[in-house]
Amino acid sequence: MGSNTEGQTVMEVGSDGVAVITIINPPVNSISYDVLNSLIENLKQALHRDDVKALVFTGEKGKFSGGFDINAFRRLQSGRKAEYSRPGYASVEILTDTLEAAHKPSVAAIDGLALGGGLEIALACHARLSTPTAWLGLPELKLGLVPAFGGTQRLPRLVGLTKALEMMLASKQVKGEEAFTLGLVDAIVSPSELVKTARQWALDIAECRRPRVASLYKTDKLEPLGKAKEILKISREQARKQAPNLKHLLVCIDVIEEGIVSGPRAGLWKEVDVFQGVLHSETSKSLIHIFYAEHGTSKVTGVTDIGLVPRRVKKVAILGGGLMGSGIATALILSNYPVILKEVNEKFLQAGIGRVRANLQSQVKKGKMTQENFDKTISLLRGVLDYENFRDVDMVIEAVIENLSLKQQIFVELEKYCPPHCILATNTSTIDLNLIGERTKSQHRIVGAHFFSPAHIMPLLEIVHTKHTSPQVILDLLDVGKKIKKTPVVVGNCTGFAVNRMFFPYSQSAHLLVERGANLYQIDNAITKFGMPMGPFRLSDLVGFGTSLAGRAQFSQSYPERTYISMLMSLLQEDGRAGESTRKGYYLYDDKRKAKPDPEIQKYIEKARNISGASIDPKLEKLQEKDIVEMIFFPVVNEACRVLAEGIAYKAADLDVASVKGMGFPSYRGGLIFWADSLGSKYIHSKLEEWSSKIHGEFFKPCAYLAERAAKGAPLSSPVEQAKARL
Ligand SMILES: C[C@H](O)CC(=O)SCCNC(=O)CCNC(=O)[C@H](O)C(C)(C)COP(=O)(O)OP(=O)(O)OC[C@H]1O[C@@H](n2cnc3c(N)ncnc32)[C@H](O)[C@@H]1OP(=O)(O)O
Repeated sequence: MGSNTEGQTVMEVGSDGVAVITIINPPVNSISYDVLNSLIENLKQALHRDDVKALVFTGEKGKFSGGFDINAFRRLQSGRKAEYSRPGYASVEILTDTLEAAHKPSVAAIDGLALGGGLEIALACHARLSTPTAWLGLPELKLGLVPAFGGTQRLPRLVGLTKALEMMLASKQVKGEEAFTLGLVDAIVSPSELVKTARQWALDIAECRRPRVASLYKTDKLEPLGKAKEILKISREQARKQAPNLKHLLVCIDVIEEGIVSGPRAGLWKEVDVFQGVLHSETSKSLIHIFYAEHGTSKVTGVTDIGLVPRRVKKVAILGGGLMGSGIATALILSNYPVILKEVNEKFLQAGIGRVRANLQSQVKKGKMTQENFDKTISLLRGVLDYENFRDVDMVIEAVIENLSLKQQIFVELEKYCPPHCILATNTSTIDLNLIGERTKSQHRIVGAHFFSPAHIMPLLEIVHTKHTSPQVILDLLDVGKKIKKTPVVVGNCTGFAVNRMFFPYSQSAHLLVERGANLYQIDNAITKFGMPMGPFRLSDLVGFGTSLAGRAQFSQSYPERTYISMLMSLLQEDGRAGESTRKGYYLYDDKRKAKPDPEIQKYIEKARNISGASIDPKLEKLQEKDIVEMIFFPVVNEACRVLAEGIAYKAADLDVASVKGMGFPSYRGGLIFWADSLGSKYIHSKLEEWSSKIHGEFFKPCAYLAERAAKGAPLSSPVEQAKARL
C-alpha cells in the first residue's frame, strides 16, 4: 500500500479460475476513494482476464466493509472537489453496468460487517454468503444521507418494501441469520469456510448449477403497485410525524418510490440526482460532525496518549439504592460486572434491589431479555448493609443524596475499608469533588462518575476529574464507561461540571421570559419543535421541583450574578405541585402521565411577577418561535463558552456530544456549539448584548470568551489556547 493511499483492494486469482478481491482499509475496511479506485481497477482486470471465470469480494481480517469512507464525505462537505466528474459513475456505470451486468458472476463473502456502501457492493453481486454473526445494514440515514450505491433500489427487491424501509429509515442492522431469513443473503457459512464456499458458489453460478440473480431486476419480493404506494404513504406520514425536522427521510422514500413506479434504473438515477443535495445539507454536516465528535470523546490528551493501559475492574460497589444507584447497578450488571449494593437499612436495601429487578423486568417485558438472562444478570447483584464486603472491590460509586457532610463521611469510611488501588467515584451532579474528598488522603483516586437518569438508559457518562485525580483512574473509568456502552466525556471540576452547568440557564431564561409576559406553554412548544425532547417547563416537571430547586441553590451560590431566581417554582411547590410525581406542576398529569396545560398556572405567574417586581414587556408577549429558541439557548451557549474558557471541557466537540447525549439536544443540529457556530459568534453576541441592555443585565451578559470570538469573527469551536484545568 502506498504511504499516501487510504486503503486498497488486492486481487488473487486461484487455479480454480476465481478472482478473490479483498478490501483492505483498517480498522473497518471503509470504502475510501483509493479503495474504490483499486476495486474498480481489479474488477475491470478480472473481467478482462481469460483465466478468471468468476469473482468473490471479501474484506480483510473478518470485516467485509464498514461502508463508504465518512471522512471523504466530510472533505466534500467542506468544499473538496468530487473525485468523479461523471454523475452515477460508481453506482450506475461500475456497480450496475459493469459488475452486475457482467457475464462473469460475482459473490460477496461477508463476515463481521457489511454496512452502507459495503453492503451495496455486495448487493450488486449475484449472490451473498454471510457468517451468522455478521451485521448487515444501510445506516446512511443516520448520517443525514441516503444510500448512494443503489441500496435504495436493490434492498427492497431483496427483502420487500416494508423491511427495506425499516432498515433504511431507522438505520436498523440485521445479523447474518436474520439476513438469510429475509432473503438478503443466500446462505450462512462459518467464518473458516466462508471464502472457500464463496469461490465454489461463484463457479457454480458460472457453470449454471446455481441461479445468477441481478437483484436490481428482481420483482418477486415487491408488493403490487397499489399496496406499495400505500406502504410508502404510511411511511411518509410516520416520518413527518416522528421526525418533522428531517427532510432526508422523505427524500429517501421518494427515491424508493421512483424505482417502484418508474423502474429500477430510473430509481438509480434519482438516487444519484438527490445525493449531492443531502450530502451538502446542514443535517448531514451536523450528523457527520456528531459521528466524529462521539469517537473523539474517548481520546483525552494526557490520559489516553501516554502509554497507560486500563486496569481490569472486576468488582464494583455502589452506595445508595435510590433511583440513581439502582440505575447505575443495572447498567453495570447488564454488562456482566459483579456489583455490591450498600444501603443503610434492610428496608432501603430491599427497595433498591427491587428497583434493579424492575429495571431488568421491563427489558424482559419488552422482549429484550430472556427470563434465563434475567436470572443470570440479577445473580450478579448482592445487597449489603456494611463496609466489610468492600475489601476486595476495584471501584466504588457513591450515589447517596446530595449532602456534602454525608458524602465527606462516606469517603472517610471508603478510604478505611477499600483496597488502596480502588477507584473512589461519586455520582454527585453538582458538588465540588475537592470538598467531597477534603477529609481523605485519597484525592488522586477520587473521580466523578456522573450518570444521567435513568442511568441504565441514558447514554452519557460525565467523568469529572480534579487537579489531583490520576490519569490512570480516569483511563480506568473511561474503559468501564465504554464497557457498559456509555459515551464517556471527560471534564474538569466545578459546580455543575460541564453538562448541568451549561444547561442551568435553560430553565432560568424560560422563567425570566414568563415573568415578563411570554407564554409558558408556547415556550415549551417552540423548544420541542426545535427538536428537544421536551421544553424547560415540562423537563422541570419530570425532574421534580425538589431536585431543581436544590440544583438552583448550588448554582446561585457559585454563580450568583447570573442566577435568575424566579419564585414561580417555589410557589407551586408550596401549593403541593412539585412536578409529575405529584401529578401537578406546570402541567396537569393524567393516569398515563400525559401532560395537559393548566389555565390555573396564570395565577402563580402573576404572584411570582409581583414578588420579583418584573413587569410585562409587550414584545416578549408576542415572541416568534425563532426568538424563543434563541432567548432560551443563547444563555446556554454563553455558559458553555465559560465552560470552554475555564478548561472544564477539553474541546467544543465534547460539549456537542454532551448536549446531545445528556440533554437531548438534536443531533441533527450537530450539538450545542456546532449549532451556535452555524449562526455565528457575532450574531449570538449581538443578541445577548441587546437583551442584556434591554431585559436583564447580568443574566444575558455575554462572557469574555464569546465577546472575544465575536470581535474576531471566530467560531466558538476553535481551540482554546490556555485552559486552566488541564491535566
Ligand atoms: C455510498 C454509501 O451509500 C454511503 C455510505 O456508505 S455512508 C457510511 C455508512 N457506514 C456507516 O455509517 C458505519 C459507521 N460506523 C459505525 O457504525 C461503526 O464505526 C462500526 C459499526 C463500523 C464499527 O464499530 P466499532 O467496532 O465499535 O468501531 P468504532 O470505534 O466505531 O470505529 C473504529 C474506527 O473506524 C472509523 N470508522 C468506522 N466506520 C467508518 C467509515 N464508514 N468511514 C470512515 N471511518 C470509519 C471510526 O471513526 C473509528 O475511528 P477512530 O478509531 O479513529 O476513532
